Amino acid sequence: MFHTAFLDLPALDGAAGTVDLPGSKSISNRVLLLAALSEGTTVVHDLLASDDTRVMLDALRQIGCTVDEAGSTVRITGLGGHAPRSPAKLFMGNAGTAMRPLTAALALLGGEFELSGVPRMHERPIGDLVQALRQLGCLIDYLGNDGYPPLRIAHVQGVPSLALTEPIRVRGDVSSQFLTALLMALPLAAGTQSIAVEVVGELISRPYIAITLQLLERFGIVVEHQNWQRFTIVAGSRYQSPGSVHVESDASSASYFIALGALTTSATGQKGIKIQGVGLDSIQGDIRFVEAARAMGAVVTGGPNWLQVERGAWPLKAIDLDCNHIPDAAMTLAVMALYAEGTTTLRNIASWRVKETDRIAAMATELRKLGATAEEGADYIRVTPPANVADWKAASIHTYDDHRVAMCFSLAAFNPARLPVRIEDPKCVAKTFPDYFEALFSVAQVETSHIPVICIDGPTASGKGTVAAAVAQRLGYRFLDSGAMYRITALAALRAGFAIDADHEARIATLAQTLPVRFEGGKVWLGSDDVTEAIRTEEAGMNASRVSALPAVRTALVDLQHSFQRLPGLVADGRDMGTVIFPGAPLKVFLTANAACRAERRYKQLISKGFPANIDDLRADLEARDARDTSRSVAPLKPAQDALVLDNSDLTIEQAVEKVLTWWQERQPFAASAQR
Ligand SMILES: O=C(O)C1=C[C@@H](OP(=O)(O)O)[C@@H](O)[C@H](O)C1
Ligand SMILES: C=C(OP(=O)(O)O)C(=O)O
Repeated sequence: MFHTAFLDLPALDGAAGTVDLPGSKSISNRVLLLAALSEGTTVVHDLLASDDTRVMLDALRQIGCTVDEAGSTVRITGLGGHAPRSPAKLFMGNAGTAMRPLTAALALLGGEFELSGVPRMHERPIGDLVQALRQLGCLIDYLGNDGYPPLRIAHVQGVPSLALTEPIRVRGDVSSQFLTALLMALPLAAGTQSIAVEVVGELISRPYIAITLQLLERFGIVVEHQNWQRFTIVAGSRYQSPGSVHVESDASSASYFIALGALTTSATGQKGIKIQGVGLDSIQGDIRFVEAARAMGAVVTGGPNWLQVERGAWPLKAIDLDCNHIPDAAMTLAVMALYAEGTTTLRNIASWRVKETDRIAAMATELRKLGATAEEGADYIRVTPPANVADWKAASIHTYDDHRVAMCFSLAAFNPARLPVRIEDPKCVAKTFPDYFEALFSVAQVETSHIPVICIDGPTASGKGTVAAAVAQRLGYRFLDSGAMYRITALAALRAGFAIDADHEARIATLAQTLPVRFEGGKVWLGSDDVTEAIRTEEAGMNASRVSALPAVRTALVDLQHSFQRLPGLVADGRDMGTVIFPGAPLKVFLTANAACRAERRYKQLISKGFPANIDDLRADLEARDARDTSRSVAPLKPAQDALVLDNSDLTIEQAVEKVLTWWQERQPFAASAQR
């Protein structure tokens, strides 16, 4: 996941390949709650791991369920008729699928609970659900504003006697989650009598009710319904764990990759995007996004657990669609509309206004930033793409802590004007798809020379490694510590059983070309081994110098270093990054500091690690090394012609990092104010 303030996506050329998508949020949170209410243990396979499921799992533990997590398999032992542990304060984040159903379930289980969430959750309505529960006789207080979380369920003395003879009336036109919540909770009270629920007003997002009914059935509960208006939970209902449940991949998350397949072609001749984990027979309503994508021109085929998407009509065809049945995936259509001929209208989406943010306003605002014309109404959005290629603008997309805004606007990186797109606060995707951008990069294609590289070269102990790593971290870019390459190669060669000599030169070179090296979190990784310490020994230094004398290895390492230039970008630190390895880099920094200052830094570093050191000797060594480095005939240490020199003798690390970031920012087409 990218924890950076923003993530810059360079203009992307195409996409092809296969993606495995994470589990469905709607299925995951329903299954977790149903398992918690059941008797017995449920093993849930392929559960979504994200913020929304995290808050549900934490809450279930707090109320006394046993939850064992092993990767994506989670075992839950339900309450099975026992009272939940109470009192408890439960934090629901911004998960509607946790907040609403848990409120109803806890009200019917008895006990004292406070349910709260992030500030936006406290602006998302729950009044219709609370009103329905109060109708039954439940005691629920608002702790903030009437009609909104946080709230308190005050069943200290157990569940009060409930008024179950009359149908329970609940509004269906604000969120279907109120009805889902009642349908999941009421079986707890339907032991001896049937319970009816009547929907008042139009029922929106109806396919989500279908998911609820399907999953209830898996847990032994039969709900009959008349025309989706009146629902009856049959008397004698009792939650029974099905033993194990498999969660299919998220159909709403699939929408971004279906769109990607519809938008892009591949330079390598590979055809389209294959999505694994969800297929045309999905129980999730958002699978009907496929129909909308097809209407816009996508060619989609699929089987039970997979989808294959290729570009068909191009440009895409504009559509005019009632999107009430696919409220989440429909946001993706608004961005696909940028690539359509004509104006696309998405209707009947009033619920967008009470989700993670006011999504109609957010989408319209951000689409306009890209140069599109967007018109919004109370329950619709109308999008006309930029008239000409030259009308596209490089935009910094504000994401409003809304995962779907972040994910769908990433698709703007395929714009014909070849402009980069900045996604602010990319970590908001954690709500349902923490590794979204990694998944996107795994299939996105871009000519290597278009992937940004920042080179930070400089003499020894100038602080370039620290500064470069920090810059990479701030931008979410990859990091290459080229100075460590020979050490790592030597270590890998010895581990592979090769002596470091001319006889093994070819084999070491082959090995070097594809070394699985990563620099992450201040550590150096060789495959899954942390070799940070192992490459810093004196012996490793000597081996590195022997390996560097082998010309074929030097050549192989150039290829290896080039291979670090991958999405979303690279910060490379070394001595010849800007001059030799990445001569086309758009920003080259030559980081220096005077010898006295560098000697002092090295001295402090050594002393802090418990090594003896003498500052005068260190300084003399550094000066001698500088003289050697700058005068040697092969790749002498010197700033690239177009490098910016940064003397950081009098700067803190943070100041040096800021300086480099400012230079980088000045080269971006986004507004300067958008940097943080
Ligand atoms: O029940 C569910 O799992 C959901 C229902 C929908 O909400 P509304 O019913 O509020 O439209 C949807 O937007 C949400 O992401 C998940
Ligand atoms: C509306 C959404 O979430 P929630 O489940 O919190 O309602 C969503 O995921 O788009």
